[in-house]
Amino acid sequence: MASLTDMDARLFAAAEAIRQKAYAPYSNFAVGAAILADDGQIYAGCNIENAAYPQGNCAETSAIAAMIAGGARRIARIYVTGPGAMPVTPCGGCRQRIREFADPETVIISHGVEGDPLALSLGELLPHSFGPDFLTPRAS
Ligand SMILES: O=c1ccn([C@H]2C[C@H](O)[C@@H](CO)O2)c(=O)[nH]1
Ligand SMILES: [Zn+2]
Repeated sequence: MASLTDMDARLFAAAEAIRQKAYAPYSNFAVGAAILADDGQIYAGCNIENAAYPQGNCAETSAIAAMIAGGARRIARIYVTGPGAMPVTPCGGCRQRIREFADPETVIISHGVEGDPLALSLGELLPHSFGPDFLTPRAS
């Protein structure tokens, strides 16, 4: 398991601040995510649910959208916070979305705020993953 850094306190604060803005009237499960991007900026997002349930966005997806809109392209670290004591780990779809902009070594911190944070690498959360490198144009 990866260890926590001083930056993680800032990422936790950013994730918690935006979690208060989550729109989650159906699950009542408010989630915040904060990305440290390779430009040194923090980009945050919350979950946004919808009456047509499958159309909801996860917090991680919202944070990636903020990062791209802000002009950054790589995730250096990402922190996810949610209710309860169990670490709020990204769903499968978000692991793949994170994969697009991160490396297997990139650390993802999952935190149910009544419990302890859990720091894992993307490679641990999404082993043997498919990514953009598979689609690099080749000669054959
Ligand atoms: O890592 C996670 C897990 C869940 N959710 C959201 C999706 C849905 O709105 C609610 C309940 O699953 O929490 C996230 O945003 N991120
Ligand atoms: Zn998700």
